[in-house]
Amino acid sequence: MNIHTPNGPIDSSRASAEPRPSREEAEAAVRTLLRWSGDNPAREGLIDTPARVVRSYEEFFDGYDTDPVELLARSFEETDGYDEMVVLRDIRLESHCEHHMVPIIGKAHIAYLPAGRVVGISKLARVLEVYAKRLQIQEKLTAQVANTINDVLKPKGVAVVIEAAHQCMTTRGVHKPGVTMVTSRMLGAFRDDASTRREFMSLIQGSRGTVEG
Ligand SMILES: Nc1nc2c(ncn2[C@@H]2O[C@H](COP(=O)(O)OP(=O)(O)OP(=O)(O)O)[C@@H](O)[C@H]2O)c(=O)[nH]1
Ligand SMILES: [Zn+2]
Repeated sequence: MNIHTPNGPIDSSRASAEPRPSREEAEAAVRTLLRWSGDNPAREGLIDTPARVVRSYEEFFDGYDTDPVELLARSFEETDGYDEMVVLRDIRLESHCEHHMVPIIGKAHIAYLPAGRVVGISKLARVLEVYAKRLQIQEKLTAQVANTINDVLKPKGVAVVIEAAHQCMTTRGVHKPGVTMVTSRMLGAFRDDASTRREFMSLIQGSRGTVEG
C-alpha cells in the first residue's frame, strides 16, 4: 500500500515499522508452517528445510535493499545524436505475488526514447530485477519500472509491457493454467503519439504470446 504524503505517494514496501526478525526467528516460522502443513519438521528430510527456505527467501526477496535509482546513475552521452527507440524485449521475469507469496513468471519488454543520454542496456533489466525481487502485484511492478526509468533518465518516453502467469491462479484457487496477465505503462511519446506506440508494439509483437507458468 502506498502512503500519501504532502509530496505525493511514497512506496511503503521498503519501510517496515517492525525491525527485521533474526534468521533464527525466520527459521522457526518455517517450522511452524511445516507443522501447519501436517508434517514433522524433526524428520530427516525436513530438518534442514527451514534453513533452505530462509536462504531461498534471501534470493527471492533480494530487491528491498537496492535502490533502483542508483542503478541508472551512470549514463552515456556520446551517442552521436542517436534518438531512436531503444527496446529490450523478452526479459525473463521472476517475481512473487504479494497476496499468496507464490511465483509470477513471465517476460518484460522495456523501451525508451533517449533524450541525449543512454544507459548501459543491462541496467534496464536490473531495474526490473530489483522491483521483481519484492512482493508484487503486476500492475505496480509495471508502473515502478517505467516510472523509475522516466524519473532518472528523463527520456522522451518510456514503455513497459509485462506478460506473466501467476501461479496463484494456475496451481491453486481458480486453477486456470495458460492464462497470461498483460500490463503496460506508456509514458511521454509512447502515451501521446500513436505511431511511436505502434512502432514499439510491432517491435515486440513477434515475441508476444503465452508464457510458461
Ligand atoms: N490485480 C492483480 N491481482 C492479482 C495479482 N496477483 C494475484 N492477484 C489476485 O489477487 C486476488 C486476491 O484475492 P482474495 O479474494 O483476497 O484472495 P483469494 O481468496 O486467495 O482469491 P482467489 O485467488 O480467487 O482464490 C486474487 O484475485 C488474485 O488472482 C496481480 O498481480 N494483480
Ligand atoms: Zn497471488
